[in-house]
Amino acid sequence: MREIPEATPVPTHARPDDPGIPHEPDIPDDPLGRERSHLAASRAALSAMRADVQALDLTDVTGNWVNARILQREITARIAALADLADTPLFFGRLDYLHTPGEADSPLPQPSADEHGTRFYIGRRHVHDKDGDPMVIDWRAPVSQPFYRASRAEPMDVALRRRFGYTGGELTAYEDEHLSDPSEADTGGALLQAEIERPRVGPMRDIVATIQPEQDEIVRAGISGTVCVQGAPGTGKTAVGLHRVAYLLYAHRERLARTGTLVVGPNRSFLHYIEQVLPALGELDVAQATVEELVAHVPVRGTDSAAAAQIKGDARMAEVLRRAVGSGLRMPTEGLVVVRGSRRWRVPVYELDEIVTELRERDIRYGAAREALPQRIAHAVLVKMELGGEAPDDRVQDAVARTKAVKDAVKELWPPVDPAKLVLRLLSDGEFLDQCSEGVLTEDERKLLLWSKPARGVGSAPWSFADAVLVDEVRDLVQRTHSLGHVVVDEAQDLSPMQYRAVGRRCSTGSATVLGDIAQGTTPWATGSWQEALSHLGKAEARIEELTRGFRVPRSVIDYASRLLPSIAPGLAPATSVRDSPGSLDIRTVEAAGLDSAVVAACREALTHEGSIGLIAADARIPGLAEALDAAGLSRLEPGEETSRQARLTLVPASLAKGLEYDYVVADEPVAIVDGEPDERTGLRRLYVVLTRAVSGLTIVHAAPLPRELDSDAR
Ligand SMILES: Nc1ncnc2c1ncn2[C@@H]1O[C@H](COP(=O)(O)OP(=O)(O)OP(=O)(O)O)[C@@H](O)[C@H]1O
Repeated sequence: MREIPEATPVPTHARPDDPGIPHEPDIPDDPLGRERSHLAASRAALSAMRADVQALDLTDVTGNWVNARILQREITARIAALADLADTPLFFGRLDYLHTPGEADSPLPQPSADEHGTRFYIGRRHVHDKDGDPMVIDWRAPVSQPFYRASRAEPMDVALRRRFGYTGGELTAYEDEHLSDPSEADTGGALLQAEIERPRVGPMRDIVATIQPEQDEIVRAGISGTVCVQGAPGTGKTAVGLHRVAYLLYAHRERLARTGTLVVGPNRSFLHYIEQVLPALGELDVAQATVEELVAHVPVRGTDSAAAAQIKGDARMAEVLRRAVGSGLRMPTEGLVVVRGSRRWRVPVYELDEIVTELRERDIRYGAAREALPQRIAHAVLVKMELGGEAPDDRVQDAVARTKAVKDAVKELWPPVDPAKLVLRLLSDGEFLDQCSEGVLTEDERKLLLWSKPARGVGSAPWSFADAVLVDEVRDLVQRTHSLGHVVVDEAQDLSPMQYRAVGRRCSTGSATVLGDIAQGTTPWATGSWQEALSHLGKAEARIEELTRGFRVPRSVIDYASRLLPSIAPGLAPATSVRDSPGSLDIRTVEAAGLDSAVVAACREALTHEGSIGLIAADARIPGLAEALDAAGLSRLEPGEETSRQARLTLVPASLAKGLEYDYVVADEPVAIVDGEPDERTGLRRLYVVLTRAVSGLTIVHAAPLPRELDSDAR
C-alpha cells in the first residue's frame, strides 16, 4: 500500500493512560506511536492466547482416544486461527463511542479515557489481554457495526472513527472522522480510497477494512431470510457474499456448524480465485462447489445443443420427471395372504387400495412412502391378528413386513426407482417420454430431448451436465436432499430453472444469498428476472437489493462498457465508479496480419505496470495467442493459477472471465468474442463481462470493426 501522510493531528481525547493503550514504561507521546504500541501489545496478547492453547494438557480431560482426537483437532484449528499473520494487520480501525455501548442512556458526557468499553480497536479476530479485557474486537461483533454504518447524518453514538494505514505490516498512518462534531468537514477518506485502489496481485482479498454501508446491510442481514443482490460489475457482490458467510458463521456458529454452509460458483477457476478470502477471515469450514459438482451422480461426457439444454433446464421438466417417477405406481388388483405358523391372514384388495391411496395422497417422498408401505400392510395384518385373539408385538409387525408376500406386493405396487436409470429411459424411450410429457412439452421439444441412439446402460450413456441435473431432481423426488443451513450462489444469473431447483433443495430448510447481474447472463437460459429465478429456487419471498457503486472498474472503462447496456439489459442502471483515477482506456486498431503481435506488444506494455495482467480473448483465439506469447518469451498463467510478482500475465478464454479481475486487461478482437456465442445478445453480454474485468486500465486491440453498439454515435 502507498504511504499515506497522517490525515489528522492528535485526537483531543487520546492520552497515554487510555485504557486501550498498554501501560508500558516508555509510552510514546505521539498518537501514531501510541497506536503502534497498542498494536505491539495486541500482538503480544495474541501470542499469549496462542501459547495458552498450546500449553493445554489434555491427558486428564479426555476419557477416551476418540474424544482426545476430536479435542486435539479443535485445538489445532484454534492454534491456527490464532496465528499472527505478517501481512494481515491485527486491527484496521478504531471506534471511540460517546457512551459505553449497551448503556446508551448512561450519562457519560464525553468519551473518557478512564472508562473501559468506550474505545474499540476493530480487527479480523478477537484478542484479549491476560485479564480477559478486549484489545481487538472482531469486525463482526455488534459493537463493530458503526465502523461500517455510522455517518455524520447518523453517528450511532460514535465520537471518533479512525482508520489505520499499513505499509508492509507496519502501522504507518491513520485518518480520523469526528462523526459527532458538526464543525468537522467531510475529508473524503484518503486511506479508504487508497485501500480501494490498491493494485491487485494474487487471489481475491478480503474487504473487511472498507466494507461500505450498503454492502454491510447485506453482509449483516439476518440468517432466516434469503437475500438476492443484483449488482453491476465490480460492485462487490462476490466480496459481500463471502463476508456474509463469515458474518453468519460468527453470529450463528453453532447452528451452522451443525447444518453446514456452501458457496456455489460458476467454475473451478473462479472458486480458486476466491478460495483465500474465507480462510483470511478465519473461516475454514465452508464448502465450495460448482453446480456440476453438486449434481455429479453420472459421468458427464456428452454435450447438448443449446436448444436441448434449454428444454432440459426448463422448469416444466420437473413435472415430466414427477410423472416419470410415479409412472411405475400400480393400484392393487388382488388381495394378499400372509402365512404365520398355522394361520393365514388375508388383506383384501379394498384395504390395500386404501393404504396405497392414502400414501399417494400424502406429501412425502417416493422412497419414504415405499419404506412405509410394508409397515402399513403389516399393521393391517396385525389388526387382524388382534381381532383373531392373538397378542402380537412390534417384532411381529416387522416380521410380517419382511415376508415374501408383503415384499412382492410392495415391488408390484411401489417399484423401486433408480434415478439414473429412470432418466436414461426417459431420454431413450420415445413412448415413455410421450407418456410423461403429455400436455407439458410439445412434439418438437420431445424430439430435442431424445438421444439420437438409445443408451444401453448408465455407465455408457452420453450424459450431459443438464442430464445430471435431471438425475438430481429425480433423486430428490425419491429421497429428500439434505439441506444446508446457508448457501451462497454467485453468478446466479446463468443458472437454468432446473439448476435453481438443484441449488434450492440444498437450502430448502435454510436460507440463501443469491448474487448476480442480469446483464452478465451468458447462457441461453439466463434469467431475465430475479423474481422468477427466486421462485425456482424456492425462495420467492427473498429480499432483492441492488448495488450500483462499482469498486473495480475505473470510470472511463465502465462508461465505455456501459454503452452495451441498452442492447443487453435495457432496464438496468449503469454502474458508477468509486475509484478516483479515471483509469486508462486505450483502443488500438491494427491490420489483421499484425493483430497477434499488437496484442503481445500491448501485454508487454501492461507488464511495465504494477499488478496483474489479463489477456482476454475469444475461446477460439486462445491457442493462437498462447503460441504468440510463447514465441515472444512472455510467460503466462492459466485462469485460477495464482499470480505472483514473477508471473503476472494470465491468458483467459472469454468464457472463463466471469467474476475474475486484473489490474490491466488487454482485450483481444471484440467481434471474435461476440461471434463466439450462439446469438448476438449473448455475444454482447460476454463482451460486457470481458470489458469490465479491469481495475486500472483496459487496452482493446482489434483488426475487425468494433461492434456498432460500442460506437457512441450509434446509440
Ligand atoms: N467495500 C470495498 N472496499 C474495497 N474493495 C472493494 C469493496 N467492495 C468491493 N471491492 C473490490 O472490488 C472488486 C470487485 O468486487 P467483486 O468481485 O466482489 O464484484 P462483483 O460485483 O462480484 O463483480 P462481477 O459482477 O464483475 O463479478 C474486488 O476487487 C473487491 O475486492
